[in-house]
Amino acid sequence: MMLGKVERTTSFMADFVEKCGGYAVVDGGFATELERHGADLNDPLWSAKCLVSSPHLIRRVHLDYLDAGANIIISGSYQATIQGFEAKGFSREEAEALLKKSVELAYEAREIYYDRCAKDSWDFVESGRSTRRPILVAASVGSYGAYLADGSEYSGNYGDAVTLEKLKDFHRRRVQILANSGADLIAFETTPNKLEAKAYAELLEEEGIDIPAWFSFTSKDGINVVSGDSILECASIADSCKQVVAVGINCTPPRFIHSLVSSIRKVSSKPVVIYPNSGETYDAVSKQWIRSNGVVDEDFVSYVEKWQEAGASLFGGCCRTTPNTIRAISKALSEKFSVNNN
Ligand SMILES: C[S+](C)CC[C@H](N)C(=O)O
Ligand SMILES: N[C@@H](CCS)C(=O)O
Ligand SMILES: [Zn+2]
Repeated sequence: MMLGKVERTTSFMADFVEKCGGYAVVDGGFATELERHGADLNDPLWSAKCLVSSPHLIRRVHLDYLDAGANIIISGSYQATIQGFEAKGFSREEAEALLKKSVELAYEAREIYYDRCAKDSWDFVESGRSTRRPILVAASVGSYGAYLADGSEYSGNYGDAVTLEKLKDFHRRRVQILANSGADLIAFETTPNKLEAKAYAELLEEEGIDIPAWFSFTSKDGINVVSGDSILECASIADSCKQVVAVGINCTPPRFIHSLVSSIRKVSSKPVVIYPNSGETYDAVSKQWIRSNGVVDEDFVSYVEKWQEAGASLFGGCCRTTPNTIRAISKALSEKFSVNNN
């Protein structure tokens, strides 16, 4: 029986996770990895600056995460907005082309990775046919707060002037472009409040966006999202949206993840995606990370197993995590799952 679009969307991520072996690995910090390679992100465009200045570096970071075992790579469009590019003097057409380019770079990295695997015969061979590791390209959409470039995605306080309609209008064209860019899904990331989650949900519906999406929130206490809105309410908004195929948490210190996964599971049976940051704190003025109790890769790994037991099924890292973090996550989960399957 042929499934309709809605049924296909509903099971899209659960099917993907199953195809990956029961869990999926998401990539790690993208912008901070560009920085580790020498990029200067002290700019209102933050990582989106590299779409203009160093696309080769973007491709390289995507490839490094694929080499580390990622099943999902997230494009460099987090802070790439038409409004942000226009403020820098780009035309509307140039801004739209840069958005598309963010997804194309991720696709190119995937092609290079697959070609390399085929040449090196690294792929798993089954019944005489090689099967390729399933890999999706997610188009990143950062919040309105990310565009403000003042760290507002970690407060979620946009003030009374920022209404639901304003947020929808702010995101509308970018979401349309990314939905038609060839990306496999849209990753709404580091979402700081329930108003923006509502704006995304209404936008997906109003614009008839027909690729899947995930909504991922950020928290600094393990109970609420950063604005103080309840994670239960935010996850419920995501759960009610038929285009949403996973709900989760990103760019949040690892120590808060477990309770957040449990809360999300209370209101949604959609796959849960988690990709915490290193536990360090971002200073939006200097655009630098302040060491607090950052989590080393080995610690991360011991947490991941608990998050999986709490009900998450997609795991990666956000700011200040690296390909080593992702390699460690991938190894820990593959060992856990191979023990369980024996
Ligand atoms: C997720 S935060 C570290 C992104 C950067 C922020 N929007 C800024 O421009 O300062
Ligand atoms: N995908 C983005 C999220 C920033 S919070 C990045 O990794 O740079
Ligand atoms: Zn982050």
